[in-house]
Amino acid sequence: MKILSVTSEIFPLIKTGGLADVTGSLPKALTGYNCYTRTLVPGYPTLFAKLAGAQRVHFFPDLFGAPASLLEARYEQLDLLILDAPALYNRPGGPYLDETGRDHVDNWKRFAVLSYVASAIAGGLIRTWSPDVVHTHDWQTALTSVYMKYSTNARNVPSVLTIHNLAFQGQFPTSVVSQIGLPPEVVSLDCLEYYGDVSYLKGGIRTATAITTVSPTYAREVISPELGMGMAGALGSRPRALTGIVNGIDTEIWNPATDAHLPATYDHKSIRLRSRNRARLLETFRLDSGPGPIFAAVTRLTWQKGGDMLAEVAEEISQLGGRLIVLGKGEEHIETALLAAAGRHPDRIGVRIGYDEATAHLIHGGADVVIQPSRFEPCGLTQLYALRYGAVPVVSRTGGLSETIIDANDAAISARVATGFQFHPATAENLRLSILRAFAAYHDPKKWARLQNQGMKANFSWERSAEQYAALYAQLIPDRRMMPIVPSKAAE
Ligand SMILES: Nc1ncnc2c1ncn2[C@@H]1O[C@H](COP(=O)(O)OP(=O)(O)O[C@H]2O[C@H](CO)[C@@H](O)[C@H](O)[C@H]2O)[C@@H](O)[C@H]1O
Repeated sequence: MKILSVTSEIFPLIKTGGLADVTGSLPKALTGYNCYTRTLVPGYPTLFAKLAGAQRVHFFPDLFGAPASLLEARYEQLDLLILDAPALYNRPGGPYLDETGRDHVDNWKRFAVLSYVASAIAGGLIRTWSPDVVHTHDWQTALTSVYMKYSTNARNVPSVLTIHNLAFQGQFPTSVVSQIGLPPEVVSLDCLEYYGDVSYLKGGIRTATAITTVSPTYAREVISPELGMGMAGALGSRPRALTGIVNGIDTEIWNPATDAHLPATYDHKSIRLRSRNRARLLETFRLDSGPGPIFAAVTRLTWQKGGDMLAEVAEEISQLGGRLIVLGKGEEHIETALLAAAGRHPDRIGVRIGYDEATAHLIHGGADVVIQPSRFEPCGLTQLYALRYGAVPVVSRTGGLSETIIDANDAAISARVATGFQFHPATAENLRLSILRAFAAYHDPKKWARLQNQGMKANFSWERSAEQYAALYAQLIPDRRMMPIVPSKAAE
């Protein structure tokens, strides 16, 4: 099967969060199920800085007001189509924010054009290659299926929309519609109209052939009033189209046995070698090197991720003889609170405001506990990286966190299945209680070793989930429906 994946970010070329991890690793896993993916991404300057030898496959003399090219290139195992539209993407800042941290003012256009080009590819723009299925991700590419629906050269290609985070909805005034080549009737309740505005995500929810979320639990949560974020009705109206497929992780990139970012590589049999990473981690954050567990978080510092709760428990972790390390950036008041805590206990609390892939790996390879107190979490990847690296996760029981971590209650410990600590609901007080449980377990070396060992043995590679995506794609293509999904040689 030929899949066109459409995304605003892809690891290792451009990443702001978990979306890039998924779009960068799923295509590799899918090859094991006879699915061959080409990924359409915007031509950001950071992307071109890493790529060489891109070839033009199509030229648009006037793509919504400016010339643009569609290029193709390979990067490691990724087969890329790049929309080189300098008027939209060649500028300072990140994929979504300008240099001052504000949304690019024309995001409504930047991602509409990307989606338009994806629909054109689905319609046969590239003569030598047309997809059997189009797979879009989040609001930035959700308009693709809207364009496909209203396109004159549609080939009836089925589409899958994956929702990685319902909180980001691509909401703009209705006036943008006349400027992005869509007919006025899309501003209706059964398409883009959303509380007097338009929402690109809602357009995708209404028009994609299938919708997935990144865990089965989140698929149930998004149709509830609490976590539906205003989309519960739209999603609830398509119950047969909506499923959840839990994310996998790239086990080559996140492998403690080969990770070049670690001073000492290890596996579950040589876990004692972690102590060298622990020492390097404490040194990096200039923390006191005495005994006691290291708690850590690698996260966006936002309300969703419970960044404020980290600041609330920092003092107590330090008083109980632990260390707290936080790597992240986000809301200013959370950054300020964490930095203030670090200022009061510079030898016990280390905070780095920023984004740094190498330090993220070192944290997973050296910390004892990884905390993720999310108020909602569609899937979550850091807890999966933590498991693989022998750091014990402390997580709130929501979304993907609830189904990927098994709480260390007495029964689960004796059954040798426990992998971490869960709390519910996500409050600072409940987080504090879980941290006390983690301290107690840490001081029981046998129990701790068992938790680490069980976590490291848990399998969150992509295989099972890639198979589910492949089965979903096949189900959407009429003449493939009856064919079994068998792993190809590459997966064996
Ligand atoms: N300061 C920093 N420095 C270095 N690395 C950092 C970092 N801050 C975050 N990261 C990295 O960014 C990624 C974050 O992924 P998550 O899945 O935890 O959350 P995110 O909310 O971005 O993703 C959304 O999409 C993903 C993918 O579907 C879902 O798992 C998730 O629930 C959903 O919210 C991880 O790879 C993490 O290591």
